Amino acid sequence: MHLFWHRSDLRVADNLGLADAADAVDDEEAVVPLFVLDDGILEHGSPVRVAFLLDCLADLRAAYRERGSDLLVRRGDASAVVPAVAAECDADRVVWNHDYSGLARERDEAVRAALDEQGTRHEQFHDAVLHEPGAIRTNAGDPYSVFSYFWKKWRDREKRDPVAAPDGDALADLDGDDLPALDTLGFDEPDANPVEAGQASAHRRLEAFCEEDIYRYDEAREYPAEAATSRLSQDLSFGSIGVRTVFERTVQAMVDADDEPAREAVEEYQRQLAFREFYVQVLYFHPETVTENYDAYPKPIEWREDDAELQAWKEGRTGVPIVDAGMRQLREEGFVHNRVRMLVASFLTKDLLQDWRAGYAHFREHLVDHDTANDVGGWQWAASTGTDAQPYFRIFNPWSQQPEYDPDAEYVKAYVDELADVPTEKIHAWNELDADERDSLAPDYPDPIVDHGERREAALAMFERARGEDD
Ligand SMILES: Cc1cc2nc3c(=O)[nH]c(=O)nc-3n(C[C@H](O)[C@H](O)[C@H](O)COP(=O)(O)OP(=O)(O)OC[C@H]3O[C@@H](n4cnc5c(N)ncnc54)[C@H](O)[C@@H]3O)c2cc1C
Repeated sequence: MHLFWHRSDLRVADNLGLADAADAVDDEEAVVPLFVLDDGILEHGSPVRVAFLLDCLADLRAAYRERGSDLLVRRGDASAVVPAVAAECDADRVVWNHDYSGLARERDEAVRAALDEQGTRHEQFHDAVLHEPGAIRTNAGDPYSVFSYFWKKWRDREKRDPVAAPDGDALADLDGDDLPALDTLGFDEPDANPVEAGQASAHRRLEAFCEEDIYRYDEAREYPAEAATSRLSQDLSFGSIGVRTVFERTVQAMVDADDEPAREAVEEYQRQLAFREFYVQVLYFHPETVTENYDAYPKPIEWREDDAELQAWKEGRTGVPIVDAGMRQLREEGFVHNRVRMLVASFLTKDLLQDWRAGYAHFREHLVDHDTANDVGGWQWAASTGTDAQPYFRIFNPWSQQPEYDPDAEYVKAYVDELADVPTEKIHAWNELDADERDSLAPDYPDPIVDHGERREAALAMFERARGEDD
């Protein structure tokens, strides 16, 4: 028997480790699929993500049942559970796909050690990315810290094709385990309503996107009300779709493109897939950046602490409509549009002058697509502390970004009910209206909690002190 341990790869097709395990079994053997609800990992979970995980597991189990097999679902410490299940089902080999965060790598090391001690063979595959960390390096052999150079090599390198789902013959005929209820894992029902989980839904999203929106992606992706992005982030995070499958479909879209602008739009999308892998390799080589600034300023950055302002940001009550819309989208859907993620992150770090780690913690709690590498990468970029970060003196002005990227305030009105009937030009000028006018237009919506111009100056001074420029 071969035991296949699922982690962030909750699918049967285009799963390199699973395909290898299925290929390796002979007529007498079969693959036993396992998922471990690991307490050490659940500790970092949140209601919306654990609920989504359970939905993905139900979907994965259904895929195995369709093939005459089932999914084992066990709870506990993976370094105890994996060897125990291997022994229980007489598996002489355990296979899984790499996960690249520091926490996952520590866990894998412990599982490998326990399997070695038991004398069970094991093998791991690079599955979650098209090019594993370290595969793409500078000419001097170092990992890249600048995305644009990484991207050129990533783009030009040959990619693997997706692999098929295993045949039912290669899978063990077994009785799977029931999935636990959310509350037995210690989580409340989430408030957010994310997109539907599972392999078929992920494929539908990919197909719908590649038929149309991919050809306008390079421009439309900036406008949150357009909803013109692929919405695959949670599927890539939980692995309900394989990245080779996504990439292959974009190659087909490139072939089907009518003209050069359409091909450029497809390439812009592929560039985002490379961004994801860039951040994976940053985290792989710098696991400490989950908590530490990547770019160490000579002096500490003197972030402010102000619980009331932090709370207003979290609740979407800053009085800056596009920021509030983003923070409310986060709570309602477990998702925020990328342009708005950049804006809310900039607002927290450069207008409220608060530590990016407070924002990261909140995103980690509420984003269904939370992915350590991308989340840390995004936050450190916005806070000007990361690789390839935006320079500290480039500070988003929400009052100009809002009319530029949400000209009809469609996105704002979709999430900020108090402003639903307020004329668009008043929403864009909310900071310039006098308090009485604001009160008459939307009595329940707050005045801006900060003056952007003043806070911008304070942010510049804060970064200059951290750079030692006031000495
Ligand atoms: C502060 C901040 C936090 C973020 N946290 C996360 C996170 O936890 N998980 C996450 O997947 N993305 C994160 N992102 C990146 C990005 O916002 C999301 O990937 C994107 O909005 C997801 O929507 P989509 O699937 O429609 O993306 P699309 O635009 O359709 O892009 C396709 C895929 O490419 C990848 N991608 C796109 N943009 C980026 C990017 N800027 N960086 C890295 N990968 C990217 C994602 O896997 C995405 O699903 C964050 C960005 C910021 C600024």
